[in-house]
Amino acid sequence: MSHEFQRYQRLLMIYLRPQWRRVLCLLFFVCAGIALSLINPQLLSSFIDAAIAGKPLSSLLLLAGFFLAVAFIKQVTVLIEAYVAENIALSTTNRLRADLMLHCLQLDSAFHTVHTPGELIERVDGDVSSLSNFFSRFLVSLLGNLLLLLGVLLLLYVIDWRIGLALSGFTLFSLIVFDRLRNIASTAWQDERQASAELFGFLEERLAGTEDVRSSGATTYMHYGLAARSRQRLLKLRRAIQLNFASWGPATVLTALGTALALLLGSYLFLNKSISIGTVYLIFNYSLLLNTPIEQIVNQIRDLQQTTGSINRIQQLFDTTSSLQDGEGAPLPPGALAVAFQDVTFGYVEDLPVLKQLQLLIPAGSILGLLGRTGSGKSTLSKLLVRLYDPLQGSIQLGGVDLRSLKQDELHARIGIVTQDVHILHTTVRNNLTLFDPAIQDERILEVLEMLGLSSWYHSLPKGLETRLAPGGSGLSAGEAQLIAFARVFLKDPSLVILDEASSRLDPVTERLLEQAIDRLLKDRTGIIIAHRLATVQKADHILILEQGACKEYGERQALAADPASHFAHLLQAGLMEVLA
Ligand SMILES: Nc1ncnc2c1ncn2[C@@H]1O[C@H](COP(=O)(O)OP(=O)(O)OP(=O)(O)O)[C@@H](O)[C@H]1O
Repeated sequence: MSHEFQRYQRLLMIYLRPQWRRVLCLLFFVCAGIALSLINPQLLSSFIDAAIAGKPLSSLLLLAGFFLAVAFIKQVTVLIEAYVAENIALSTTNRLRADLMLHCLQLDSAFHTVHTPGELIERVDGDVSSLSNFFSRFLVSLLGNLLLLLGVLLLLYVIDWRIGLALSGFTLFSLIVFDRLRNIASTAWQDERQASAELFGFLEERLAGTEDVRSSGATTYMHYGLAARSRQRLLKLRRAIQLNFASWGPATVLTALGTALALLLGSYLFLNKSISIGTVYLIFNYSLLLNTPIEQIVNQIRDLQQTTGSINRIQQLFDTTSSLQDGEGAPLPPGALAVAFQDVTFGYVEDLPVLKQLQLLIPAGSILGLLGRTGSGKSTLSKLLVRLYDPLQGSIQLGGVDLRSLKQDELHARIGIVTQDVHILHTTVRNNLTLFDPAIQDERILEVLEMLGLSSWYHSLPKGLETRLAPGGSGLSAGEAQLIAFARVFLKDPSLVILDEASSRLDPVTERLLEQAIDRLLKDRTGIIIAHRLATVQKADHILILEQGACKEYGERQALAADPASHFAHLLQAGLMEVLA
């Protein structure tokens, strides 16, 4: 319980504190609304008594006029209150969304392998949206309604202490009952949010692969998957709503009991001639008014139950830390960077090593050709170099510095990588090429596009560099997308270039054009070329052949090629493509 309160408090402090001016403004309008709610029944009560006493029409009209004015001002305060509350809700939840998204982006690849993008969208957006009431209303509404409750009870004491006492006891009893029911559904709501995240995770993944799903005729299978997850969500939602009802049902019964009690006491006092008929109306009206804060407090608490599920899940996400901690920021030498793998063992899952005690040294400015059959661990090696994962054993050095000592930003700025899997962003061509680096000049971009033979593609763009590319690069051919990935590396000007089967999707003419561009790219830089093709490894100074994650052969390319006993010479004879594919 205290743990939960700490969570609420932490969130409110972080996100509501910067909004304190708006929160005060909201509180003011809530209090103004309460005061007006208390005044109006008084006016009506006076009106009834005045009418029965046969007061002149002018004083009745005056009372009626006051009543209307107060009712109108009350509506205006409700309007302003709703506006300010919405404003607070949007500002706080947007900030929380941004923080969560940044946090997710900083989590390691192991986390992202387990959690689908759809699931994360549901957490970053769905869970956070359900917190808007918590941020904008919870505290203010709770405080405001407590004030209203106290105000009504105080006025009832003023009318008659017996009425005040009876309705105070009744209010206390109601609040105790509701407090007992408070946590009844929070676990159920947490389960509902999880089921919802799983449903969205499933949807996102399947929609991303629509073409494959359709062409492979897997639509029915997907429907079943969707139906199963939707059903699961429905069951969880139904359970949560049923449990919620357990706290809602008693509220309705108690409301009716409160009104009955007030009417009974009012009639008794009226028959005793202790109070006027106007005051009976006032008591009846205040007893109804009493229901509003009790109901509101219950609503807020019920809402908190739903929100607790989201808060817990958001906190869990914040508590998840990346296993890859940023280094202290050791400096890297300028220019081309040497790469060293020392006894590196790595596996995605425990006890299943993908790389085994790998030793490797790539001198600064030289090029390594990396060969191996599918699944031998070539891409894994490049993933370790950009520190998507850390080795389980051994260490990797770049420019003589352990990767774990480097700042990740510095590491990523110094390595350029092109893979088969190019991610095109739904933004302008310029942003896609510069990856949002405003320091890169347009002239340089155009120069690179020209060098990569993308000039005619560029001239076909309706708005030049300002043209927005379709999501997922659907308006581009696979080859064009790959050339864009090359352009990104050129513009980044890295010290180590990794080309992972990079030219596999290009036609022979474009590939030849690219060969020259690659020569320029690799000049004065360290390079790792992962390839299945003979032509691409011709540039390498050294060759490493991987087999099941271990080094099968390593040596100078020319020496290995000249040695008929070497595996590399054998591959050359057989034609790399056929042997390795
Ligand atoms: N994210 C991952 N989680 C679990 N296992 C993985 C993951 N990525 C790769 N693997 C496994 O690691 C092994 C090496 O994969 P890797 O992608 O490094 O091979 P590769 O030599 O680059 O293959 P290819 O030539 O087909 O690209 C494979 O058995 C693969 O199934």
